[in-house]
Amino acid sequence: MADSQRANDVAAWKALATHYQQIKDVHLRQLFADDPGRGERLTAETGGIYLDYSKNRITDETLRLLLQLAQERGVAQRRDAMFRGEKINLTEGRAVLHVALRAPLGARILVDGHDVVPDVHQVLQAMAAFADRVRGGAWLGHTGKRIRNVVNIGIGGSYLGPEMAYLALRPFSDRSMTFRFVSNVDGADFTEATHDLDPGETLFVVASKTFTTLETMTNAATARQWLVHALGSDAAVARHFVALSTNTEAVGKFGIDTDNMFGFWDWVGGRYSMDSAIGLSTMIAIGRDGFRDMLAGFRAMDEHFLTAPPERNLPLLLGLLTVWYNDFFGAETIAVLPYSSNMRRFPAYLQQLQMESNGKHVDLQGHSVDVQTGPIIWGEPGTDGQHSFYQLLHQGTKLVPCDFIGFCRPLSPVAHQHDLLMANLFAQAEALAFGKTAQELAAEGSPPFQTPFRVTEGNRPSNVILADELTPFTLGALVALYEHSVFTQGTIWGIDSFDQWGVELGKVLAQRIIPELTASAQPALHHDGSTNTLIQRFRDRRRAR
Ligand SMILES: O=P(O)(O)OC[C@H]1O[C@](O)(CO)[C@@H](O)[C@@H]1O
Repeated sequence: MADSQRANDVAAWKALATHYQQIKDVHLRQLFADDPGRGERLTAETGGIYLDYSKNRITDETLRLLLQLAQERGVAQRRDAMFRGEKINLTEGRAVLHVALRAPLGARILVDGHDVVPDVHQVLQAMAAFADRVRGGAWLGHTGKRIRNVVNIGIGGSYLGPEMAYLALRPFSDRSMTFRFVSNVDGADFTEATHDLDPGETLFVVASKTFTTLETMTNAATARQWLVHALGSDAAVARHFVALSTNTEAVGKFGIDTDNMFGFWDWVGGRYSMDSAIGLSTMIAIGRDGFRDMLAGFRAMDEHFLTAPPERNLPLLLGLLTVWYNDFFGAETIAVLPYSSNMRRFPAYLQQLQMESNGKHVDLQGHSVDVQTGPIIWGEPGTDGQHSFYQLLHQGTKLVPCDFIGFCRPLSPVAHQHDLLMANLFAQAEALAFGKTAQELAAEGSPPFQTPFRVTEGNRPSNVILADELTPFTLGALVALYEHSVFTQGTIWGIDSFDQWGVELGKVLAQRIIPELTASAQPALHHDGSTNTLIQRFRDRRRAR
């Protein structure tokens, strides 16, 4: 990719714009009628993850042009640069090496001439030794009780991955232990997470890359007070707090013994960190072997992304399809619909991964982009979503491409319900694609006055990701699939998918407003008229009952 070239300057983008005009009114019914083999052909598979992308509004020509776009935008070169440890996060001058977190011992990845792989494995070993002690009852609390509760305190990437993974992998976790997650600075979050816990049996895992994040530091201080008050001694902190961070100094200042700190590095982005030390709660839940399997899943997808031919490369295809709808069809959102109750936080996890990475308005040269960048990600598990928002997916006026995610084998012992669950997934993808016409309805005896309301146009695209079983390995592979899809999109758009400057302004303004809310004397308010009035109303009424 020529450095200054813009996404829509390259030949493939222009060809796709023309091609879109030819294909935009072609129905998926037609595409399947013309090409009955596409349901088998437009698929790709690796490590037990099967992607059926045949229900997309594409032809072989679309695919050819999308793959050409990837080539012209230098996706493979940038991918290789990322895996080599080059500083592709330009605005922060950092390498982007979440792939090093799952590199096998013996691999060599250099950052500023230093091989980071042994460091990764050293931390993994320390995490495993600690997880063993907690799980085995060798790590005791201050009063000599065994740890039975683990509370992860963190937000954003220091929370969404751990909570999502814990819920996803519940069948593999130690069910005698309780795991909770506190993220919100709303005190209710802490209260709800701890109200029924015995402090003597509770371990707080304070997860923060920077160890400066307002929400996490506030909740950690509250946790500390709660614990010290209950156990009657500051000395209890050493047995009940561990830290996951890159900031040793701040961890020490907080009063956590830095021997009980598990580190990582600035080349791990927060939203790419669930397989770093940030995964300690996951490792305590599923054990060192489960965590190792999860890393193996990540690694399998990394290797696939690196080596699979473009036309069979799952993350590349998923990323290119996202660009296709986002930039050519003008679709603003993507619905992520896991048919798995255990995967219920996966859409929230992907929101940060995708939207914090690709919600950018300037390119790598600092110029305003003139194409649409990251889509809005949302979703809920099926079948729940079907009884909520699917009406709009089927008959609304907006195009919402969907990612359905399902598993061939259930892990729940209530296995007989799994066929019902999966029947719904297949049915929804089918209904979205093919719909039901007025003629079909009439033939079925629909009363004529109802027919227009009952017509479902179809031609609504989806991917179906069908994995064998929701194991740690599968989860790792699925997360890596989306990580590399996000990377692919960001490279096509020419943006920095690894910074997050947009979240800073709100943080700065909140710091200014905090004393205006807490001051007992009336502060002078110098905001806009709306903000001043809101602050004043809050001050006047917060103590009123
Ligand atoms: O792990 P930390 O440093 O507490 O940051 C938490 C989250 O805050 C953010 O910086 C956004 O505010 C995310 O990128 C990050 O995952």
